[in-house]
Amino acid sequence: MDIIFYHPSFDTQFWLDKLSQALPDARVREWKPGDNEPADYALVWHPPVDMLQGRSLKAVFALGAGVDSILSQLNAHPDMLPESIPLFRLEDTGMALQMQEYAVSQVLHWFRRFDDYHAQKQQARWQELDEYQREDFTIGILGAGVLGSKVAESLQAWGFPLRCWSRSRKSWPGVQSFAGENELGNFLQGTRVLINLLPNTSETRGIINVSLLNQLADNAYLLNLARGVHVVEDDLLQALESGKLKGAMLDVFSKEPLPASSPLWAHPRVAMTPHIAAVTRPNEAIDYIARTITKLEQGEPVTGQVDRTRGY
Ligand SMILES: NC(=O)C1=CN([C@@H]2O[C@H](COP(=O)(O)OP(=O)(O)OC[C@H]3O[C@@H](n4cnc5c(N)ncnc54)[C@H](OP(=O)(O)O)[C@@H]3O)[C@@H](O)[C@H]2O)C=CC1
Ligand SMILES: O=CC(=O)O
Repeated sequence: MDIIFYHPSFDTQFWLDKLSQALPDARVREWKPGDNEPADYALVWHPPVDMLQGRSLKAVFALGAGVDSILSQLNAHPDMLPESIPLFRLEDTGMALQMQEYAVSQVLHWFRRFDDYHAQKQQARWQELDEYQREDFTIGILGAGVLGSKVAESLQAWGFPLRCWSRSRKSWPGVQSFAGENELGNFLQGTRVLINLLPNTSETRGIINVSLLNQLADNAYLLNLARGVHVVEDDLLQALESGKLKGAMLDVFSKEPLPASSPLWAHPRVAMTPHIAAVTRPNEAIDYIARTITKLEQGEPVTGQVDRTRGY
C-alpha cells in the first residue's frame, strides 16, 4: 500500500517515520510537486490541487478536525476529489482535552472576575468585588459534536448551568439541548457565556452577529474556539462598546495571522491566542489514521468520514 503525505508546516520526516512504524506494510512518502506515482491514501492539510487531482485513491485524511479549507478548495476544483473517494477528518485525537483545558480555564477566569481584578491592578486599585453566582452563569455551547460534547462534560464538573445547540437533539444528562434554527433564540436567551465549537459551513458563517449577540444575557462573554468567520468582527466590537458583551476570548480570526491594523489587538476586553486552542497531536492522530486504514483495508466500519453535502 502507498501513502502520500503533505503538510505545509509539520515535521514531515517525523510523520513519515511514525506512520511507517504504525503501518509496517505501507510505503509512505512525502508528496512533492510533479509526483504522479500511484497512491492508495493521501494525508493532507491545505494540499496543492495537483496532489489529489486525477488520483484513484481509496481515501483522503485531513490532518485536522475542521475540513472547511479542503471543502472550499473542492468547491473551486470539484475534480480534485471525486465524491466516490471518502474524506476523513481527525475526531478528537487529543484535541478534546486541549479544548477542555482552554474552556474551563477561561470560564473560571471570567467567573472569578480575574478580568476585573486585572483591570483594577492596572490602576493600582485594591477593592473586593461582589462574587458572581453560578446560577447567573449559564454556559451555552454552539456545536455539540466531538469537541463540544467533551467541553460540556468538563464544565459540568464545575456546576454551571449548561446548554448546547446543534442540528440534532442531544440527550445528555444535565445539559439542556436546543436543536435547529427554530430553537436558537431560546438557547441564547439567558446564556451568559457563549462558547463556539461549530464547523465552518455555509449555514454557520457569520452566525455570531449583532442579532445573535443582542439575544444573550447582559454582560455576556464570548469564547470563540472554532473559526474566525463565524464572528462578524465589527458586530463583536459594537457589542463590546455597548456593554452587551463584557469580554471576548478569541483563538481564531477571519484573517490569520490577525492583521496589525485590527482594533481587536488593542481592545482592553478582548484576549486572544493565535489559533492554538487544540493542535493536532501527531501520535494520537497517527494512531487513529493507522487504525482507520487497517479497518478500511479489512472492510470494517470506521468513523470520522466527512459528509461533503452537509459540510462537516
Ligand atoms: N481553534 C482550534 O484550534 C480548533 C478548532 N476546531 C474547530 O472546531 C470545530 C468543531 O469540531 P468537532 O466538534 O470535531 O466537530 P463535529 O463535526 O463533531 O461537531 C459539529 C457540531 O456542530 C453542529 N452543527 C453543525 N452545523 C450546524 C448548524 N447549521 N446548526 C446547528 N448546529 C450545527 C453539529 O450538529 P449535529 O450534532 O446535529 O450534527 C455538531 O454538534 C471544527 O469544525 C473546527 O472548525 C477544531 C479543532 C481545533
Ligand atoms: O483548527 C484546527 C483544526 O484541526 O481544525
